[in-house]
Amino acid sequence: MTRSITKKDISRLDEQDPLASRRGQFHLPADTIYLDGNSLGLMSYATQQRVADTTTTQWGEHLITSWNRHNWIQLPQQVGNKIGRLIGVADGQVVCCDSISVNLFKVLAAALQLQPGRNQILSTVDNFPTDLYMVQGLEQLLGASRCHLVMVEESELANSISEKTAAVLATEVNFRTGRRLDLQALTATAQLHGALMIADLAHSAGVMPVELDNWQVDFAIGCTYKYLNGGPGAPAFVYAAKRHHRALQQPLCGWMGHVRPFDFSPHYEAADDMTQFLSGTPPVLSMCAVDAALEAFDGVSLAEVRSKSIQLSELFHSLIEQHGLSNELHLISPTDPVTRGSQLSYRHEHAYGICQALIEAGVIADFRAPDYLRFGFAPLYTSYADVWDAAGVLKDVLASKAHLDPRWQQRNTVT
Ligand SMILES: Cc1ncc(COP(=O)(O)O)c(C=O)c1O
Ligand SMILES: Nc1c(O)cccc1C(=O)C[C@H](N)C(=O)O
Repeated sequence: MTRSITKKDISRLDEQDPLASRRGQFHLPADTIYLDGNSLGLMSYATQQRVADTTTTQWGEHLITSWNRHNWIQLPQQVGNKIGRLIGVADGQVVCCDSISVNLFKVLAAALQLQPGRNQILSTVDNFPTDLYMVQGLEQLLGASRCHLVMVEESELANSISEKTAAVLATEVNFRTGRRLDLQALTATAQLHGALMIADLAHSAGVMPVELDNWQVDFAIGCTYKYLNGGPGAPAFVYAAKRHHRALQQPLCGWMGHVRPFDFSPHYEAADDMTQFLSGTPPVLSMCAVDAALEAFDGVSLAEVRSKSIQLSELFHSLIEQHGLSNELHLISPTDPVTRGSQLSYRHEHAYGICQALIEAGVIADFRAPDYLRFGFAPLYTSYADVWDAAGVLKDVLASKAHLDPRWQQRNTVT
């Protein structure tokens, strides 16, 4: 029999954690254990400071001159390159702009244009819905002969790629189950059949090593509000491999993607680099927030982040077992940590009530319909003590039946 985990073990883990000092860079509300960084990351003090400075000094005092004086105009590329370094990409292949949804629309249209004679976008039934909806919207616009969505189970994805597939659209880490696909192998299989690979990195960027250049991924999109801590509604990012830049044509031709926007020409001429992916004016305040948030990654090894992420999630599940809760909470994430992202998902008939009771007791996790309870681990600020305490509160909630409170019969929209 393995020995029980003790509070002393937890203290030792926190003392030996090479990332422990990063936690101090973030604002954590008092009496809160936050296990929802896979939905919305914490605010860093650097971000708070930068937003204050950008509004007070740059916007407040320097007004429109800030586009040059503070280089607002270059923020999409500057922030894009910083994100690129976290996803294994050389400079000039990522820009920060718009939302995942909008960027995906651009990428899908560009990918289809690069694949004459192929109309199929192959994805998974359990992909995050917006990814599927964007393909469906494009299918309506272009007609099924130019764009046709085919959805399969994750386990069938690689086997379903064929000569008809224009692009495979896969989210590396499943938002519901936390299952992680082998993006490198999937890209190789897609390309063997002449298909392009489009990866959604929403649940990967900033929490595990990703090597888009090495893996030869064609396109990627991702958000900055989860593990990159850019803030609510912060702009997303889009990656296109350099080898595609010359032939690329994305359809949301806004003036910021023009080769010379300030010529104000009536004729669109696309920039021949990633700038083409910009459509309209960048949201400067949000983008400054992302830019500052990325400072928390300075000097951080993503291998170390991944290693801690695995240890945190393994610890959490061991504590669930130690507390005798695994008969009640059914783990639906893979048991092998290598094949999952940085979250654990459990099924429970009263998952919503448990989530609400946890929040009331100071532990923020989230609920996903119909009956999933998700716990996210953000190694830059989640401590081993957080995991220990959260598992203890979960045990108390279930023991006291706080989750059966009639108030939780009515579901809220978000958590
Ligand atoms: C995998 C995935 N893709 C996309 C989104 C959302 O995209 P958007 O930035 O357009 O809201 C999310 C979560 O919100 C997600 O988990
Ligand atoms: N983007 C979100 C939002 O604007 C509101 C509430 C939640 C979200 C999310 O990020 C959902 C998230 N992608 C998920 O994995 O469920």
